[in-house]
Amino acid sequence: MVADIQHHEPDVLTVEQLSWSAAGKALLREISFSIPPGSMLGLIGPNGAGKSSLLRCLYRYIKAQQGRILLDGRDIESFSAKEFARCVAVVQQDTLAQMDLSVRELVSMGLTPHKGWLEFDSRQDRLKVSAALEKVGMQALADRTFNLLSGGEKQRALIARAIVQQPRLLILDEPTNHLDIRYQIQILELVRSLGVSVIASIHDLNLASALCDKLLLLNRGELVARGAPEKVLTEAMIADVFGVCCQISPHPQHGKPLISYFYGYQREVDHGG
Ligand SMILES: Nc1ncnc2c1ncn2[C@@H]1O[C@H](COP(=O)(O)OP(=O)(O)OP(=O)(O)O)[C@@H](O)[C@H]1O
Repeated sequence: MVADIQHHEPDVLTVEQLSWSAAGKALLREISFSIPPGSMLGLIGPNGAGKSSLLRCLYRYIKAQQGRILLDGRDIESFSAKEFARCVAVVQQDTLAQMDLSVRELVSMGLTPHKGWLEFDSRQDRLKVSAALEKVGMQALADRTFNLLSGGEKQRALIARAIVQQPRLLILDEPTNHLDIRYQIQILELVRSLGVSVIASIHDLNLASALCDKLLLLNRGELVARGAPEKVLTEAMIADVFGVCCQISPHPQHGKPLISYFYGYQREVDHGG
């Protein structure tokens, strides 16, 4: 019998048995998963589940006590800061106040890891920055001061910077926070279309269902489900992890799980439970 040969490209990111504790508490427990090239992974879970902490481990802001994280098969600990910045772009919720930079200057910073010491922006660089600004609908605001933008505009500028960076892996911590519904959809569709491997924490389960290839469901620091949205987003799982009753039906447009939530939780709170 001829073996079934599959051309399987190696995963861009592999996380093996990652555990992280802080203040004497185990906050991430034996997390393992991988991201294939070009795939978009949604990280979901209730408040305090450990989503941001897991992402922080991935972009080396914190170091897990146990386990390994491999980028293209190589331990992320072995990358120099500049090498790592060439490969991994991060869009965080609360980016430090970006001084008095204009949007264009902020987006140009995405080119830095690819440049030599004191190398100036070329015409081609400027075109890359303009193209990224256009992609996120920010060209009209290019000369505005970043700090004075609205939350959604800031978010879009940071995504433009990540686009310019041309990373292997794009890490987004609640990228849709602050965005109106049109931009929530548009930005995630844009990120998806880049062909880059992406991991994004997303609170809106319907958005995660519609736009992610696979989902990781974290609860109290543990990975309780992973796989295609159909597999992860079940009525039982949502009741169990989020404590919310819902009904799941196929979305009328794309057929992925569409969650309709049931209301009426105030009485439980009134009665202390
Ligand atoms: N440095 C730290 N020291 C102690 N506890 C921490 C630290 N960082 C995070 N935690 C705790 O770890 C838990 C997970 O936090 P994390 O921010 O990762 O959750 P999250 O899933 O991103 O939550 P949210 O959806 O509310 O943003 C929380 O209980 C948080 O208080």
